[in-house]
Amino acid sequence: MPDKSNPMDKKLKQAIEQRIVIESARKTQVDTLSNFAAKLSLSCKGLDIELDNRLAKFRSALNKGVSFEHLSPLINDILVLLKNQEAIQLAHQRDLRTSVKNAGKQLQKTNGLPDNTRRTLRNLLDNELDAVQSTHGFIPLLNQLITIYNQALHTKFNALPAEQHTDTPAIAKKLLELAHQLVLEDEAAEQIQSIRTTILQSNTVDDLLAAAIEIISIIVKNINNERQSAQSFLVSLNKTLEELHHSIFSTSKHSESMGIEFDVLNKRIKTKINNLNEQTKSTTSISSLRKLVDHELKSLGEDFIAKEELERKDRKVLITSFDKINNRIGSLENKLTKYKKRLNDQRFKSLLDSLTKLPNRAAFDERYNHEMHLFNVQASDVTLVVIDVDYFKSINDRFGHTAGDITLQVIAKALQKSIEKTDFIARYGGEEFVLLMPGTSLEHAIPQLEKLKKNIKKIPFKFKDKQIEITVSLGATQFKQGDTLLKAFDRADDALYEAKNAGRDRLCIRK
Ligand SMILES: Nc1nc2c(ncn2[C@@H]2O[C@H](COP(=O)(O)OP(=O)(O)OP(=O)(O)O)[C@@H](O)[C@H]2O)c(=O)[nH]1
Repeated sequence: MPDKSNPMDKKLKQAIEQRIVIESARKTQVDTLSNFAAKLSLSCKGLDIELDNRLAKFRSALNKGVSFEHLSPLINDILVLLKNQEAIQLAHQRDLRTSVKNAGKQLQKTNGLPDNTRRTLRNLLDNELDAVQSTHGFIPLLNQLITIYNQALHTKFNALPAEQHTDTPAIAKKLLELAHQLVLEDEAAEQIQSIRTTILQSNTVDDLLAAAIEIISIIVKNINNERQSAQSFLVSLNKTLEELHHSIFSTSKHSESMGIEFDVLNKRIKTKINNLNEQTKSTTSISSLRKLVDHELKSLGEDFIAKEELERKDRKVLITSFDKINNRIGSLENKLTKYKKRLNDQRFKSLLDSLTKLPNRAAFDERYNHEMHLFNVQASDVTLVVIDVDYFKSINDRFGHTAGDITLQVIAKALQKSIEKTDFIARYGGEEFVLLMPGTSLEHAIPQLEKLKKNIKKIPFKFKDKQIEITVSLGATQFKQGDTLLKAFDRADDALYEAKNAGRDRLCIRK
């Protein structure tokens, strides 16, 4: 059926349909544009707050279907901001290139990098770096660089001296302390000294483990020696006592048998004299009397000689036996003296710090106890001082542990020289010393301590051709009524803490 509708209506209908098509096309375009703008703005997000704001406005305007005329100023603003961003990005890129290049060059100087890694690094710096066009392009390069850095750190770590390893200083320190504390003599002392040197120079955990095992074996050997020496002394003592017992027993047995022989002889002599008496009475002629006397005297003479011989033998046996006993006792006494000396030496040595030769903490504890006891009995003045070397760690770090050890020895000597005869100084541990000043009040101690502090500061230390000034901080207190060992020490320690906090190289006191 033909279309009977009005041509105007028709045109209108067509126009409406076209309009719908255009509208929908525009909507699709706007949607695509909004999507694109949203994506773009999200990828730029975070670069610049201002840009973020403009892009957010732009997205919302697009969504609302704002006309192009209204969008135009927004777009212009965004363009200006984007241009700024571009300049900023370029500057960043330049900076990034320079720092990557510098870091890489620094890395090239590291010793011990594997050849492969070194080649990769050279290629990265000479070619790949120049080819990078965007900031994002740096990311894979930076990744590579970080990997190489890791390898370099690993290599470097393994090559570091043991005391600088992050997980080895504690072991090395413990070992050194242990080696310090070992009180051994002669050969063992030399062995320990050489192990100490090994520890100081070692750069691997393996070296430290080997040193630890050596130290343990020396300790075990020395314990065995000590035990053997004690055992040999006891065995010798036992043997001497046995011999003594045996000698006394055999001497008394001998004396017993000698006694019987003497008795027999004496009886014989007595009988003979009696006989002689009786016979003399009954004899009638001189000649028979002479005969009788001759005979009996001869027989008596023989008996006397036998008696004399018996006595001589007896004396000889006794003298030999006493000589033997004497010798035994003499050698036992010798052993006893040596053993006593050994024990005394051990005790003396175990109270001495092997590095500084000052009394050690054990010796200090003993003396401190004694002084506190005296104070509680007679309440005289006693000043207690804790002295700590300032920034000592940096001496070790800059000049090595051996330089640190020497520093401690020199300081110990200077401290010893700076105190009175009646004072008592000890190495408390590490770089800390303690001083007891019996009979000195805190007030009187102050000028002495200030002088001591100056004496240390004046020592002309020189390491690696560098003149170094070393200072100490001091905390002092005086014993007071009601003090315990801990209370007094804590007060001195608090004063030291205050001296450290106030800048070091000073004396602080706590009353
Ligand atoms: N060479 C050597 N160093 C030791 C010895 N005993 C302890 N040390 C070191 O002494 C250092 C003490 O360092 P810290 O306790 O940090 O004190 P410091 O560096 O002196 O700093 P302040 O006390 O705060 O002034 C540590 O590095 C120890 O390893 C030793 O017998 N010989």
